[in-house]
Parts: sequence; C-alpha cells; structure tokens
Amino acid sequence: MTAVSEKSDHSGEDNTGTIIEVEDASVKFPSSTGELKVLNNVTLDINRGEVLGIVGESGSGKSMFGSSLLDAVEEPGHTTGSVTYHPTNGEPVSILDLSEDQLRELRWEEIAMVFQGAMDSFNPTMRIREHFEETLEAHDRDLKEGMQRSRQLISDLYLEPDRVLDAYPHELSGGMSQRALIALSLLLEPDVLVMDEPTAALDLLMQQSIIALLNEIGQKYDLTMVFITHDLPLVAKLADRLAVVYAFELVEVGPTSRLLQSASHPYTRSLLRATPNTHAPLEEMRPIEGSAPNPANVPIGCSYNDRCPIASNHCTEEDPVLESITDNHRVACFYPEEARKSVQFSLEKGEEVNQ
Ligand SMILES: Nc1ncnc2c1ncn2[C@@H]1O[C@H](COP(=O)(O)OP(=O)(O)OP(=O)(O)O)[C@@H](O)[C@H]1O
Ligand code: NI
Repeated sequence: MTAVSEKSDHSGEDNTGTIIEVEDASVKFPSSTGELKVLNNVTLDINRGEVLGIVGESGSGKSMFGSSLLDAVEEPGHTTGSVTYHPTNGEPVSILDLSEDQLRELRWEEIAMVFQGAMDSFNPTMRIREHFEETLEAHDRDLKEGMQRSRQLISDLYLEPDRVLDAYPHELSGGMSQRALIALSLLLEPDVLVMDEPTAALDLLMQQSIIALLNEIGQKYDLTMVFITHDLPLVAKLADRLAVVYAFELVEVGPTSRLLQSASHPYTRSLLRATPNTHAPLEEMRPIEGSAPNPANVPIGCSYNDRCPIASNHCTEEDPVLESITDNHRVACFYPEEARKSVQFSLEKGEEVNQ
C-alpha cells in the first residue's frame, strides 16, 4: 500500500504501516421491527500519516463509521467487529474492549474526534480559555506548558490566541469556532484526528480555507486524519485516499487521484456528477436518482441495484464484495468496466474525465 502520496509528505520516525485496523465493524440499533444495521461489516486499514476521506450521501453510515473508530456510537447502538489501534510505541490496542476511562484517555491522547455539529459543543457560559484549561486539568497536564501549546495551535490555525482564548463561544464566527475546536482537539497531542463534517456549516470560502489549514497542520503535527463528508470534490483536495460509503457499506476505496480519474462504482461516479463544487455551474449538478438507503429496507443483492443504471439480474441476486481491481483500488461492483464507460461525470466544467 502506498501510505504516503505526494500530498502528504509527512516526515516522521515511523511513517508507514497501519495505524488503525478496522475489521468487520458493524453497528446495530434495536428497533420495533428487529435490529437495524447502520454499519455493515466494514473492513479497512487506515495508514499512518495519510488523510483518508470518508464520503457518501446523508444517512449512509459515515458518522457510524467515524464513531466506531473510537467506540463512540451512542446507546442503544452497539458496535461489533474489531478496531485495533497501533501506537507508534507500544502494544496494539483493541479499542472495542476498552473501559470508559481508557476510552476517555484514548480519545484525547491518541485518537481525537471532532463530532458532527460539534461547533455548538463549547459551553456557552465558559470562555474558550477555560475549555483548554479544564481539558489540561482533567488529564493532569502541566497548565503552563499546555497553555503554550494551546496558543501555538490557535495561531497555527491563523487565529489570534489572546482574542480567541478570552472570547465566549458566541463571540466567535462559525469558522473561528470550528478552528478553535480543532485546536482543542489537538491539545493533548493525538496522533489521529477524526473529523465528522467539519466544514458543513461554513460558507464555501471558509470550507476551502479549513481544507488548506488542515493540510498544513496535518503535516506540522504528523497527523493521520480521517475526514468525513458528503462533499467529495471538497475532500478530494485534501485526502490521499477516499473510501465511499453506500447503504452502510464500503463500495469503493482507492487513492484519490485514481478515484477521480477512474471511479469504478456506479455510485461513486454518480456522486462525482451530483456533488456541487466551485467549478461546476448549478445546472450541471444532477441529484442522484432514487432515494437514499434506509436501514430497514436495504435491497437484496447489491444494495445499490435499485438506483443503478447498469444493474443486471446478477446484481439483484448476489451482493458483490469489495475486491481489488488494481493495487490499492477496491470496488464492490460486478461491472466496474461498464461503470467507467456508461456513467459519465466531469469534475470541472468542460473537462470530460471519461471519453
Ligand atoms: N440513534 C439511532 N437509532 C437508530 N438509527 C439511527 C440512530 N442514529 C442514526 N441512525 C441511522 O443510522 C444510519 C446511518 O447514520 P449516520 O449518522 O452514520 O449517517 P451519515 O452518513 O453520517 O449521514 P449525514 O451525512 O446525514 O451525517 C441512518 O440511516 C440513521 O437513520
Ligand atoms: Ni453524519
């Protein structure tokens, strides 16, 4: 596997190999009609130092995947399978077997997560400074040293440390509070940063600038980043690798450049065609036909068959598994070649990616 592409020229002691190994991860919720499976047997290795983009439409299971990495799925949801964290030094950690206390430590010191909609997660009655101090105290860290790191992180995110630390949450704009939250999540020097829709509430310009900032900060602090979003073209600017989620399963995984040039799952291709980006004029954005997956009613066979333009009988009978079509590029489709030929998309106006 190529863990390091030209985009993540991170230098570090051990920059290769797997940092988080996800095997057969599933999330189930009890319901009146039986169990709802909202993450379905996902297996994926996250490479040390990479930026991994998790993409898919609303309700597809992206947040469930992100939360499962930290055993953070809310009750009564239940995560099964295995998630193994490989620290730079030390023994592998089986995350789904940790106690609450161990998890709390892991979530700040090893794998930090900025949850979806977390911008409002600052306590409105506390200044930003107190959030940083409280975190340091809760983890028995030296306050002076820790606040120095806070100031450094805040200025790395192009904010003024004094102004931000003295502010109350409501005094910060959306972009500022999202950046302050990223700084807070990096306070205890985690190796991995998982972000769930960190730019969703921001305007286009702020989204772009957060992407640029994350690129810088990821390199400076040698981070492995998992970036969860419905906006494929946006995350493509940052990610070394993309994993596409449809109906609670991975349907395509590969290096970003490879997916942009020759996405091989009909869903990925539709997603590339449907997602708005800064270049495509509005009239070129086409919504994906059919309705988004419902966990109570996933089609038999390939879960995408009811929306797929090239589905055959085979697809309604058998569920394709995620298989390598080239090194590093895996697709869950019986007809990857057909898909490349028949589902057209263009990333930029006038540029037909597929002839
Ligand atoms: N507490 C819950 N109980 C039952 N089902 C849930 C619960 N929370 C989420 N789900 C279901 O799990 C599925 C996956 O949800 P998830 O939040 O992972 O989607 P997502 O891809 O992150 O979507 P979005 O882009 O809207 O954030 C959805 O169909 C959702 O309805
Ligand atoms: Ni989500």
